[in-house]
Amino acid sequence: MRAGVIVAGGRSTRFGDSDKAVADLAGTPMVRRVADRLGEAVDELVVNCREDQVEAIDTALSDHTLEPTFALDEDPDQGPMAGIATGLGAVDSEYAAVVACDMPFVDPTFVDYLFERAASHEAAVPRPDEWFQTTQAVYHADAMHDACQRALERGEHKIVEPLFDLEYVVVEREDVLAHTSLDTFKNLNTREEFEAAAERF
Ligand SMILES: Nc1nc2c(ncn2[C@@H]2O[C@H](COP(=O)(O)OP(=O)(O)OP(=O)(O)O)[C@@H](O)[C@H]2O)c(=O)[nH]1
Ligand SMILES: [Mg+2]
Repeated sequence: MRAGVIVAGGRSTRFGDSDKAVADLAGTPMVRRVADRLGEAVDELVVNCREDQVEAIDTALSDHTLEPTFALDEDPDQGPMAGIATGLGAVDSEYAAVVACDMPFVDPTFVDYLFERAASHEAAVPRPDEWFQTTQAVYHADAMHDACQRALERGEHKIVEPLFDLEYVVVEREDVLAHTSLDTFKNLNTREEFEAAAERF
């Protein structure tokens, strides 16, 4: 059993006065595109967001075959890493692929590969350039959940912080490019980025 966790609890400030998670992207809410693609690689889906987002996201995901469940931030606005912890705390599977709600080109075959790389480790995290792609990575759900909690208890909100408390595999650029293109990590933040991306569907 493999889980997918979609992290969607951000405020979309660069996007404007509406939630980018459910914003229309070439006729489909962005979070639905992520759920459909990630759903090809997993057996269960959990969406992390705030309470006030549930109605709109639930509508966007209606009739999804995996019947996504919600893991709500008790304490909102604590950053993506807190959202990852909340989402991972709600999965039934041993391993989970975490994907941000703003990565509509996420490649399910690459997610499959990340699950393979994570096996018998606590995480597989891509590093296609100088940055770790922690919001498109596979984690041992309990191990990462606990590492996030420990980081938050230290007052640390940086998204890479829990990694240094885990036994993790780095998926280097060469391995990324052997399995997918860098589009899988493309995240959309502004209206301009939405408009440019919409032309590609
Ligand atoms: N649960 C939770 N998720 C978050 C939080 N901040 C960001 N995220 C999520 O993390 C991912 C990447 O974050 P950003 O691209 O910065 O999204 P954002 O914060 O909504 O947008 P900006 O306000 O423009 O930074 C997205 O999937 C967000 O939904 C947070 O405080 N809590
Ligand atoms: Mg942000």
